[in-house]
Amino acid sequence: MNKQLQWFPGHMQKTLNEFLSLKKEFNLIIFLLDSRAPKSSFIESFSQLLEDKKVIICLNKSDLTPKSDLKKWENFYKKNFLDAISISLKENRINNRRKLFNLLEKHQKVNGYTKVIIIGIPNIGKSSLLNLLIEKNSARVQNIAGVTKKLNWYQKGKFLFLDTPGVLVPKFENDLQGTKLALIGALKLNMIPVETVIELMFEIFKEKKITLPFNSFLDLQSKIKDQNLQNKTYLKLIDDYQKQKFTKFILD
Ligand SMILES: Nc1nc2c(ncn2[C@@H]2O[C@H](COP(=O)(O)OP(=O)(O)OP(=O)(O)O)[C@@H](O)[C@H]2O)c(=O)[nH]1
Repeated sequence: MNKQLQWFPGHMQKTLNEFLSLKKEFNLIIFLLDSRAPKSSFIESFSQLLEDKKVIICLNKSDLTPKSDLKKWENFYKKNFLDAISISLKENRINNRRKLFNLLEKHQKVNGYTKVIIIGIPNIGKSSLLNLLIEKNSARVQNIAGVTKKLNWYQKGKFLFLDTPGVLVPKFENDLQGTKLALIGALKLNMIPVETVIELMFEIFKEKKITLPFNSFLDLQSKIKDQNLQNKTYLKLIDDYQKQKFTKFILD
């Protein structure tokens, strides 16, 4: 891989700056990570948002990850942040909701409302989590003292949850991280050349001893000469990964 991929145009920095300007509005951050890529979905450029804040790391999509790996990453993040938890928003939703509220209550403010923001890369489950926490029919909060009205807040007990004010697109540090983010669906495939994703996908799968329908990237290219068909095959392989057609494993 000789070409260094970088994709973080100015307007993405602008969104990050908008989030940074909101920092004083919330007390607690739920930073959602994808448990299939627990390291790569932690975006360094979001760190400025976390500074001086209480942060709960939430490893989502645990239903797609081997249980043995989850504990390891939970412990890793517990050492570095206020707390960490792994959840699924697809399976055992009621249990997961209870687990989350127990954790939130452990870290809530003694007096007044605890204002919570959920952040994370695209497609990680932010809306699903917000919906689970507030339950669908919760009304938008209009008039609570100390709460900026221009933002969308939802109340549940002593918590106020902020509806994410924009899309934080991840800035990736290297091709491997970018590829993993594309594989889990956090980066659109027009942001990163699909051949790069596939080439690295073959490398990762080989290292993890996961069998693909072709022995290697070169094998695929030698068997499928037509460029259109090649492209379709690349997209199909990525789709198969996202639809869990392969054994569960952690990408990082
Ligand atoms: N398997 C699985 N899928 C999940 C889980 N949580 C969310 N999803 C799926 O992930 C996709 C994205 O979920 P959203 O809640 O829309 O994610 P988001 O972070 O709000 O997405 P953006 O609006 O793109 O930033 C949806 O198809 C969800 O059904 C989970 O725990 N397990």
